[in-house]
Amino acid sequence: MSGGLVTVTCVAVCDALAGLDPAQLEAVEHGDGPLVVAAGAGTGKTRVLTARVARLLEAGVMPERILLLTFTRRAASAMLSRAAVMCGDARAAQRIAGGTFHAVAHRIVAEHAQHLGLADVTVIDPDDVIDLIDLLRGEHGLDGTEVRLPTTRTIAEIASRAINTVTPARVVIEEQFPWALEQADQVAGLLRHYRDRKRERGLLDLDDLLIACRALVADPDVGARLRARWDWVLVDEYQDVNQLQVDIVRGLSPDGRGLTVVGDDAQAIYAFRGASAGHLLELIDAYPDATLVRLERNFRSTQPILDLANQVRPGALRLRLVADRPQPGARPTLVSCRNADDEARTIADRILAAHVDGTPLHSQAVLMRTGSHSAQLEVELKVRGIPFHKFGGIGYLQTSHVRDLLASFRVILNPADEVSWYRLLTRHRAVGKTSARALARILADGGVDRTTDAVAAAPAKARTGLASTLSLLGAVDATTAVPQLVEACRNAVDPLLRANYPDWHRRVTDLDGIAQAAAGQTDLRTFVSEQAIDPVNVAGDWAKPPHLDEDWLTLSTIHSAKGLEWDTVHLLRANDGAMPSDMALSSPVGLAEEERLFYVALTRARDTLDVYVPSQLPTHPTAFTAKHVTAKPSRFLTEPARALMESVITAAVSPEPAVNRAVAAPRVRTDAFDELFA
Ligand SMILES: Nc1ncnc2c1ncn2[C@@H]1O[C@H](COP(=O)(O)OP(=O)(O)OP(=O)(O)O)[C@@H](O)[C@H]1O
Repeated sequence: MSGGLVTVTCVAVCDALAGLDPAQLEAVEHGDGPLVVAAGAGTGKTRVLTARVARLLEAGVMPERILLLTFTRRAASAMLSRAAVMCGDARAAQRIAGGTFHAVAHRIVAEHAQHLGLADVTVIDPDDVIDLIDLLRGEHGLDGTEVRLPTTRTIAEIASRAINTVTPARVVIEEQFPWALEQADQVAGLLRHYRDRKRERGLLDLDDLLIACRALVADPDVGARLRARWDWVLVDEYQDVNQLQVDIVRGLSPDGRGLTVVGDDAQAIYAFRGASAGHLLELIDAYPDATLVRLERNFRSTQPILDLANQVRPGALRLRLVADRPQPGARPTLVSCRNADDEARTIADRILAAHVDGTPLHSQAVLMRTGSHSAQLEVELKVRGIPFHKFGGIGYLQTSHVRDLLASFRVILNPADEVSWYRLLTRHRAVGKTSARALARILADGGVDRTTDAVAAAPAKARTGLASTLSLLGAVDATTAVPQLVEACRNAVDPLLRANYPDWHRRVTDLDGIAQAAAGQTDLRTFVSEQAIDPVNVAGDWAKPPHLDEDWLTLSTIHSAKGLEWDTVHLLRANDGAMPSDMALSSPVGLAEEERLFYVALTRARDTLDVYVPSQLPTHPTAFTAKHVTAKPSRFLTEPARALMESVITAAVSPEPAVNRAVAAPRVRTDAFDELFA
């Protein structure tokens, strides 16, 4: 074996390879020609990628010569740690360059900042983007309430779609936001301003990271050096790449030598971010010597679940999943409920029944199209004392108080970061949006007396508080040791927390968690950028989750459930308007994406799959006073699909038994005050 320092054991790798099926093995043993692995759900693509990495190491490839690109931090670290186990050399696996597209782009961009004319790289996250655009929109006639104006979120979305699909913003507006056409010129002007402001202040949003990385890869000099760095480029979830990511991958491997991509066109669920499953299919044509390996043996689910998945599976690759498991298993259940309350009660009943039958809560999940769909269920779970964690929807780092603390780190690291100043300023008493804008400009412009100038320019009532914040923050700078810097920020944010959030005691622990995590870093700038690039989703990612010894149920959006599996999956609200979402009903492209989401949801279940269909739904997902209207079952539950399911109708839907309800004794008494009239 060549490669000197790497001590990969042949025995460990041989053991790992022994468990693979012939198609998996073909992919793992493939040489250096371009390889496309079309892998249906649950066919072990993670195992194949990690085994391929382990096999390369065993063959003597130096770990530094391998680049592994994934879509989530979780996937990257899971793959690298599995590869470490497989190859029996954890340190070798750690030397592999790996991470999400954005994280790897960030590393490349930070390393070549000078080539891009940047002194430092400050990454801003999607919420900062909103704040910055908000800060500028007034200068483009986009403030006011006389006519319907696109929201800042919509404007940010237009910018991102334009970049991710490489389409002029004007065309994006015409095709996807036609109602905003009248303001197209102003929006385009605002977006140019936004771009220039970011450049002036040295800020990069997540799209800029990909743009900059793509430009570096395309640069004759830097690109050649990057290509020389990695002989092997492996990409997971290739169906989710957008054009910029395709350009980066193709730029790193122009002739496809050493390139492996894995993907499933039926699981492409990020079209709204500019991704296209078409890229996977195009790659097969792009390299004439590409090898296509199809993985169709499913190691996760029972055949009846796969029969349903195969029935609804969209996509051009036409993969048909066959169960590896010998035992037949039960058919998926179609549970018809009366309304959202009945649905919530029924799900809770069935969760507890499965629990009694031996399926712990952590082996069960309730999946939903949109986070708000579980409002009634969450109440029901609380009432019954069923502990749960919810994934998807609002992430931990999007919570306001957490963002306040991160903003304070940012202004120290980059005092020109106007957006973060703006955020901190608006947290002060008596500082409205207009004064915050003006003060942020003073502080970000960085004059010698900026602190005094800002305090003097602040509304009188705000001066004392502002002076105190600025003096706490002014005591440190980017060269201060990280723990002291973090402590100063934590002290500066503390009074803002108490003043702005009535439930501040609850939030304090979150800030302590981050402060603790941040204080342990050697490089705070990277830590802050990482939070923007790949935010953690739950507070539990920071610190020990509460009640670790407790068993808890998972509630998750389908997007957040991608790549995961549970013994029992409860699919909530399979109704038209919910799944597919009503936003997608009028667009064939949107509907196709919803169909793929449905497929992703079904294929998360190992043993039991319950699909719930209420026949009435509230007009508003969370309002308890909302009216109920008739709801149709999802169009994806076609006749042939239903024929593969067991039908269950809840008691609330079944015809009422003929009992005289009026004579039943009341369970809840209301006569406590009757005495008053004795
Ligand atoms: N050769 C194998 N023998 C036994 N089990 C396997 C094999 N390959 C994969 N598995 C198991 O099958 C399950 C699915 O594997 P994995 O998560 O890698 O699939 P996937 O293709 O990434 O799925 P999805 O695309 O649905 O997320 C896992 O529990 C994994 O351990």
